[in-house]
Amino acid sequence: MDVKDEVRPRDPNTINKNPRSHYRLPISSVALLVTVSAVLGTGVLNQFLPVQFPPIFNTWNDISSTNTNSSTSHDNLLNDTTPFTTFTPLTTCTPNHTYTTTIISTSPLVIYITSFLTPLESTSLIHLGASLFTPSHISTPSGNIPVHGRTSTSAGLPLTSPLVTCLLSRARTFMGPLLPPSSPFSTPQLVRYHPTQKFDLHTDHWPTHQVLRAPGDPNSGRLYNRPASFFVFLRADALEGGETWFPDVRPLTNASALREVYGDTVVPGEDVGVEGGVAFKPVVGNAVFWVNVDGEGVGDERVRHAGLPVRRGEKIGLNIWPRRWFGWEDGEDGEGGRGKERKRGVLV
Ligand SMILES: O=C(O)CCC(=O)C(=O)O
Ligand SMILES: [Fe+2]
Repeated sequence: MDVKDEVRPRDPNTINKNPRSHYRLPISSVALLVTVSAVLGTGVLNQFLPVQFPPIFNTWNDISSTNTNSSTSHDNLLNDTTPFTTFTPLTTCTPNHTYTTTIISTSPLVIYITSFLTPLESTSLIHLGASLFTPSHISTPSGNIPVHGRTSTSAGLPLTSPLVTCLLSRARTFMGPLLPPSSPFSTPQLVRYHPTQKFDLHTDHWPTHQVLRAPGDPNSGRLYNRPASFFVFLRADALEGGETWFPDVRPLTNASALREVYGDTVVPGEDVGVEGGVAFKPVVGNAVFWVNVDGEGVGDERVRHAGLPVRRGEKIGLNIWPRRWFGWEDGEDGEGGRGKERKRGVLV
């Protein structure tokens, strides 16, 4: 069976065992990512929508003013303060969608993406996973376990959904050569927080690679890790707290310049009551992207992060985790693994 993708808590015993845990990303990769301001999406959206919808949705008003058709069976997720009670969920993502990127830090690489998803895409994803929420877990080599440090609920989104696959292809385009074509995504995961709920400091990658165990799957026995993470904010209703905080990420600029560029959205930790680093306030559709592991599989502990406690309202986010292969379980120091991959004709 596949190892379910959850996240692991930060375990001080596992930190910095690897002498190269602080690596530097080649500047060429940074330059490549900087240039990403993409025009994305290929679906023929309008055929799935009521005729009164405009072709592209940018604001909540667009949705509420045109929203008269079908209703959702999970209104609890979509009523209270949301400016509509019924809507037509998207079946694929918005064509020709544009987003913008700004670099928060080059080492480690952390990028803030504005409007990575549209509001309607965000709501449609919530709708898609609404019936699937269960208490959140973290993943360990012996399976998924609940932990006190992660008190949210979460929901895996079906990889068979055209909306999900379309958004994953947007994420793949963003990553460019950081994600080889043979690398898949694991199940994207919604996380939902109510007051007091949080996710303590952790990294999304594992200190040692995970082993895929899926009898009958030609990839079974393969080692993988999460080269990078996207965390996308999907809902921030009447929200106080719930910032995503990176204590070891030092923005390239000082606090007042940060404020000038981002207002109160991307702020020094001190502004939200924690010490140091940078914190991202949930804004619907915006995302944080960061690199966890280098091309050789060495993890970077500086990207440890937390979902700070929600004090009021509701926060829903989306984890997008690409996977990258790092040889085979029975390989010798990776070399045997690579040889085996060649023999099996699989791209590394
Ligand atoms: O909720 C957040 O802000 C971060 C969530 C997170 O890091 C995770 O689910 O791995
Ligand atoms: Fe995380």
